[in-house]
Amino acid sequence: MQNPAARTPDVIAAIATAPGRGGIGVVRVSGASLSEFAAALCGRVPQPRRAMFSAFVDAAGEAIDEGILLHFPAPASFTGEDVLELQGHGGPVVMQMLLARCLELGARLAEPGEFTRRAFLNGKLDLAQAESVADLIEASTAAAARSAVRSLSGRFSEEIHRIVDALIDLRMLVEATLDFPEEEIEFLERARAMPRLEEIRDKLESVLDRARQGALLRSGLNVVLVGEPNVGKSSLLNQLAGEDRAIVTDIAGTTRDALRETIQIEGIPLHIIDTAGLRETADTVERIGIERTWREIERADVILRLVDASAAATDTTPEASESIDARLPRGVERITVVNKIDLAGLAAGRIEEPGEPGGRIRLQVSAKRGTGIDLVRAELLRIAGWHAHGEDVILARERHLHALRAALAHIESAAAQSAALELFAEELRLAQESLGEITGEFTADDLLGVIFSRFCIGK
Ligand SMILES: Nc1nc2c(c(=O)[nH]1)N(C=O)[C@@H](CNc1ccc(C(=O)N[C@@H](CCC(=O)O)C(=O)O)cc1)CN2
Ligand SMILES: Nc1nc2c(ncn2[C@@H]2O[C@H](COP(=O)(O)OP(=O)(O)OP(=O)(O)O)[C@@H](O)[C@H]2O)c(=O)[nH]1
Ligand SMILES: [Mg+2]
Repeated sequence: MQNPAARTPDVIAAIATAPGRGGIGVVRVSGASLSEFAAALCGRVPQPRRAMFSAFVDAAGEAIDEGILLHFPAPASFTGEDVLELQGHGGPVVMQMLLARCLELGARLAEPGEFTRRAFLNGKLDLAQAESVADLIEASTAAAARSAVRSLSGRFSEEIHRIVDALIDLRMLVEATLDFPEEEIEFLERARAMPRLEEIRDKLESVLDRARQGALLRSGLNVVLVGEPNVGKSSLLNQLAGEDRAIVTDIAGTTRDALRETIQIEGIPLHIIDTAGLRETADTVERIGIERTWREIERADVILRLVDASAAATDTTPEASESIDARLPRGVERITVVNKIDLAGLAAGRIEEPGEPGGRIRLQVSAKRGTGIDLVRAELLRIAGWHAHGEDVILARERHLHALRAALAHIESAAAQSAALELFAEELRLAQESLGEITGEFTADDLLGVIFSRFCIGK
């Protein structure tokens, strides 16, 4: 990596608090040396890391706002550079004026994530920690937030470091022996190379499992409610959401547009999507709604296929119903929800139909009365594969899962290469490199660009 200081000499500024009105608003500035900057803004140089009440003045010496100024001299700051915080009144206009004043004093607007990027480049955070800053801000459930803050404090990175250390130890042993080919096999036994490799693999598998759970916690699942008009999709959405989100009537074709409602079950965000009932129709608006239903189906992780249990079913024929089923995508989890059991005299329950590969699940519920809804929740959790206990979950991103899987594949190749020490060593090296991508030891600049550009401005 290049010298970061040489690449980031300019002063950056941004409003760090959320847009809109608030009690307090913060403009954050980071750069090489900001004492003069502070003096120009406040008329005096603040003491390091001491809250100073002061007016923030414009070029003519007129107050723009009065507030608290904080100066964190480098390197003891969030970014590792000099940081100034202007804590003013949280109105959008006054914040813009403070920001404009900072630009006038020589700062430029920070790019999204640029403060955190500098913190990473200056070694304040590793890449996994930097990502967890954004994940914490974006967390949509308390469980996700807890997991993000654990990663921010370095727990995920520490686990990766421990595995990397074990790999390095093993590599050193192996490479020390490479010059003595006649001892190879004997060496592997003496050094207990295989049991060590297995230990590493076990640790990696555990991390990967918990990271998979975390990925679930991060982004959740798209659950799409699908069926003919009037089968009770909107009623089921309302039951799952616990409030009347969607319009329910006995008119077939009530729902026109797809409606998305995020709920959580045991901390897992589930995006429930209510859709327009599927049928042949001459109504233009309804037809567009049905096209949207199919688009939602393409993005589904789980399809809840609703059918009407009552004899007075829908105005679609069994053939039409079968043609819907035939069009549903294969690879996606699908559950049949038999609704309106109250009209059919059926009991709530879960029925596993044999025959089909994996078995097809049928849940009997009444969305109107709320019977069997807990079965739907339990089934969604089961499909999500949720089994972790809060504390151990790692709020991983797809990028992390990819690196963990790659590392695991190299460990497995190493295990298969025990007869050829050089290949064994090479696989260990590749595994280490994959893990290094997580913490940012081996990471290309363009990847950093992608990661930090997804942050919000001022972070
Ligand atoms: N007002 C304010 N609140 C904030 C932030 C901030 O920048 N400003 N943060 C921004 O995201 C978060 C806190 N993160 C921070 C991380 C490191 C340092 C810091 O000064 N680090 C120094 C000194 C460490 C110490 O004294 O122990 C360092 O790392 O050397 C400050 C804030 C959340 N709350
Ligand atoms: N008896 C009974 N009626 C139900 C049940 N679930 C839904 N209904 C009724 O069925 C009718 C249609 O329900 P909706 O939830 O609007 O059905 P939908 O599938 O969203 O219909 P569209 O939006 O037209 O596709 C309403 O009158 C509901 O009250 C149930 O479990 N039992
Ligand atoms: Mg509806």
